[in-house]
Amino acid sequence: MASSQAAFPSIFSGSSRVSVDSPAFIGILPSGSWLYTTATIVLSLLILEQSVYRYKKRHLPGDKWTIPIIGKFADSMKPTMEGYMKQWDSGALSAISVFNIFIVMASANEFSRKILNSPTYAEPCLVHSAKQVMLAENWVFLSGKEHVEYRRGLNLLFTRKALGLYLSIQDVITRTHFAKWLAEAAKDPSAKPVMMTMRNLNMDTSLRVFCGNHIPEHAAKEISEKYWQITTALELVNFPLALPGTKVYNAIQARKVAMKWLEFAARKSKESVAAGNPPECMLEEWVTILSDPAYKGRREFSDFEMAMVVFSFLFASQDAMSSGLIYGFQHLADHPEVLAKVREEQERVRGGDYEKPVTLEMMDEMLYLRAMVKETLRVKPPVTMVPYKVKKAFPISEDYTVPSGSMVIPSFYNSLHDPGVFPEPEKFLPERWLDPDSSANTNPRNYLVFGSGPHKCIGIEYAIMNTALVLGDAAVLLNWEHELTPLSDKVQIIATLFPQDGCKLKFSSRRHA
Ligand code: HEM
Repeated sequence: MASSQAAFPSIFSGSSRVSVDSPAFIGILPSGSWLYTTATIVLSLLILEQSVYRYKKRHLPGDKWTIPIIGKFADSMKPTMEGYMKQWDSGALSAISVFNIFIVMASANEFSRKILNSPTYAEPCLVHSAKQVMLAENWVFLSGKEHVEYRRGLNLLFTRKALGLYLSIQDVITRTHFAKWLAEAAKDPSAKPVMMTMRNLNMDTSLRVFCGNHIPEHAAKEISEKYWQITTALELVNFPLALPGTKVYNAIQARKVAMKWLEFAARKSKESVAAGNPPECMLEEWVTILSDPAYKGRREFSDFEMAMVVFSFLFASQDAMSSGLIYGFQHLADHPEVLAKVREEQERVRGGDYEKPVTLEMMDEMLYLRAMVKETLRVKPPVTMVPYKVKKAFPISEDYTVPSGSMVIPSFYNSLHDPGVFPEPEKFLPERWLDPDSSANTNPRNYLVFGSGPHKCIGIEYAIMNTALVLGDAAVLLNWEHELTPLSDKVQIIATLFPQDGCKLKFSSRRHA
């Protein structure tokens, strides 16, 4: 039997290429004009494409027909919250197709959690460009036992002892940036979008926490500026070839710059620890742990391997942390009653001394601030979904099995805005986290801000601590006014969520008597 195979372009991670067999009758068409034959083949393929889509979709909500070849490509180029919400609200599971990749969107908590906790059936595949940008050999692409073991070693970088070390660095960097913001505001006091302001603060903090002073000032600036190229390449769909001028090509160049300096920092960290110095950053903490003869997980990590780990942390955190910070400032400005309570707590815990470095013990006492951070991340979760790839037919519900090779995308938004768990879900109410018996606290499974299962965010405590520290420092050291625009409450999606107007703030010093 004659059979020809047509492979449509793969848009995600290279490994989910969908192949469809053309029907055998194409090979035995009666002789006719070339045009007639071509038209028949094309028509057959288009009919087949629709049949495959409908066969996979079965009873799931979603378009009855998919747009030939490209499917919902246009929508995925310019994603909007409204578009996603429409999709999520169409059903607990719903179907779409983009470039013949069959995608199942999960909006219900039960299904989102099931995907994240079923490593036998599904594994993260991130966006199409992730492997090109992060390098395919990066640990985050490991799966199963190998992933669990590698990650166990990295958990040591987020112990309470390590977090204490990072906190002091974060405090210093935050105050330095505030001083710069105030100096700029003194020159021009008008409100300005803080998108880049927050991204720069966050990148500077990350680089100093991860690499200490092993990265010179000019290199930190270069990495921070170039990192935007990486963010803009994180679209669900990219041009498949990383040709010069494409977003992915630019992102790869940016990664090369960052990796060069991260490798340098790894080498310097090894030298510093070998010279007997106590750890002053994450890389040095890691080298110190590895050189302890009592440490059971000892193994060699090359400079390059360490740099890749640090790069994975930058990659996973830069956009999410910046989004969290921007919405933190915006929520506090728009809810003066909450800001007043944050200030009252800060003043109490700091005992009126605003120069005193913040310690972990002080952070432990800032319960209202922590509740506020949890709430801002709930109302505007920086990461609303994570694409996973189905490794083998996945019986996700009693009446539906996701076909192997498809993509499943657990969404977090509906879980975080479930009115049964978070009454008045759109409202910013930190108080809902203060009562241990509240439905928010008794349903921790709904709090999917950081995912769930084996790939759950490794930096949760670090992320909450840094967001809290920046907002706590800001509450006592700064005043800020939010210039509301018609776009302030509208969301734009650039890898993570941001206010469409970039959040226009006007900073001034909060002088203490
Ligand atoms: C507000 C800030 C952050 C948010 C909202 C966030 C959210 C997430 C989410 C949703 C995932 C995927 C979880 C899953 O698939 O179940 C993830 C994974 C990850 N995050 Fe975060 N994250 C944040 C900050 C950070 C920070 C600060 C770091 C590191 C310092 C970090 C490192 C990682 C890594 C390495 C992974 C992949 C883990 C794995 O595959 O084992 N994240 N994060």
